Order: sequence, then structure tokens, then C-alpha cells
Amino acid sequence: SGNNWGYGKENGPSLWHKQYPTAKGSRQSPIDIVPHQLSHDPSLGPIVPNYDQCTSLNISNNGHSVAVEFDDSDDRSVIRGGPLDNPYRLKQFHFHWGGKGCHGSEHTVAGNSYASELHLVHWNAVKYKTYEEAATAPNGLAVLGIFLQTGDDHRWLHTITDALYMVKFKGSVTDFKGFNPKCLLPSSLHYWTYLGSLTTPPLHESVIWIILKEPISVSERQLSKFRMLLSTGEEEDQRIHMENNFRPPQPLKGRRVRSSV
Ligand SMILES: COc1ccc(C[C@H]2SC(=O)NC2=O)c(OC)c1
Ligand SMILES: [Zn+2]
Repeated sequence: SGNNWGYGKENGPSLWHKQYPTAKGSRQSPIDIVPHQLSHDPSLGPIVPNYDQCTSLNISNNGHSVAVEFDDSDDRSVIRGGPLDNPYRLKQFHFHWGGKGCHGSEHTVAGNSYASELHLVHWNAVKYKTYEEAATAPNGLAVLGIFLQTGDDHRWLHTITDALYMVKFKGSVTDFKGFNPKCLLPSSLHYWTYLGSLTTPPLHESVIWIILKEPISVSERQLSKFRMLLSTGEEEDQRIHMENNFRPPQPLKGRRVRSSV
């Protein structure tokens, strides 16, 4: 069937092109970011996330990652500025991570990967009526990528990791209200930006990527809780732990990566 893609040997990223030919497109993500080859663009202003009226609804396990969904019926939680010509509404955030001791970010920096990567997914509700429509349109989405490196405990990540046992199985969802993702941002909002795609099927080339240069620190203990999640459902006999759910870097194909200040 159409949606049996995954990150394993039999259904992983190198095979996705069979079902999703866009996998070999001209603006695929993630990419390797090579800082000293970048053009610093003085016209790029700061990005302005505004998540204060946080409208988180639930946390769920979709078999590929764990995601916190937001009420995107109005402009309470948006990101503005930077490369964006409209405010983009926050829809969900989710993570990508590795196996024990392995790295699991999607984007890499000068060939180096981080332990994990957080994606805050936003859509252009000015130009498009629905998230689904925006996700198929060029630049309909803006994804804010934040690298996670292992170090000290993250002061606020426990709010998320403490809820993971409730969504252990694929297809599970539980209430998760009032979470303000501002607490997951690093102190500096300096960023790199380029035009790319979803990093999982259907791999639509609809994303303006904004990758923050400064990683946040989380502890190995906090990260290990993500690996307790299962990519299999409660009813399945086989229990497969969710880990290494990242797509490797894709060809740049002549794209420019711009740097904020
Ligand atoms: C509307 O269809 C989709 C399908 C998949 C994703 C998730 C992908 S995209 C990303 O940045 N990371 C991921 O794992 C999505 O997110 C916007 C939207
Ligand atoms: Zn992602």
C-alpha cells in the first residue's frame, strides 16, 4: 500500500523514490549546510516567532515520530519575518533522533550531525485555505529547525518526555494543552534559510526552511525516552522501537543557502 514507507532496510529513505518520485526532485530536504560557502544576506531580517498564546492540543505517535499539534484556526501562534512574506501559523512540532549513542539530526553542518532535530511546522494561512493545501504548494510551509545536542538536562523538555509513555504505541494520542514551544528555542535566533521539501513522504517541495544556528542542549537521559516510543501499534505482535527516524542530506542542486546576520 502507499504508506508503508519507514526508516528500515526494506522501506528506508533510499527506496522512497519508487513510490514517491519527488524524492529525486530539485529542492529536496534535508541538506548539508556548509557555513563558509554561504552568502550572508543583509536584506534578511530577524525571524519573530510569537507562541505566547500557546494553543497546543495533543501529543501523538504517528509511527514515524511524536508530534504536538496546535489549534491553527487563527493567528495566535505564528512566525513572522526573516525570509517570510506573510505570517505562518504554527501547526505542529515533532522530533527526529538517532539510536543509543548515534546522531539523528536531518540537516548536517559541514558534514556534522547533531543528536536530534526539532521541527516546528507552520503554514501560510494568508495565501492558502487549509494546511493540506499549503503543504502541497511551493513555499506553503515554513519549518523552523532546531538542533539538539547532548549535554545538561533541558529545563523544560521533561514536560514532553514525561508524556511520551502515554503515546508509546503507533496511533496513540493524548491531551497536551497549554505547552508554549518558546521554551524550546535557543537564546540566539540567527539562522540559515533555503528552499526545500518535506523530509518524509510525500516529500512535497513546499517548505521554506529556517534552521537555527545555535543548538539547544538536552541530556542523554531525556533523549533516551524518545527511543522508548514504538513505531508499531498496540495490536501488533512485533515491537519496534522508534529510532534513527531521519532522512540523510540530499543534493543541493544549485540552491543558495542564505545566512541571517
Ligand atoms: C502534509 O503532509 C506532511 C507529511 C509529513 C510531514 C512531516 C515531515 S516534514 C518535516 O519537516 N519533517 C517531517 O517529518 C509534514 O510536515 C509538515 C507534512
Ligand atoms: Zn521533521
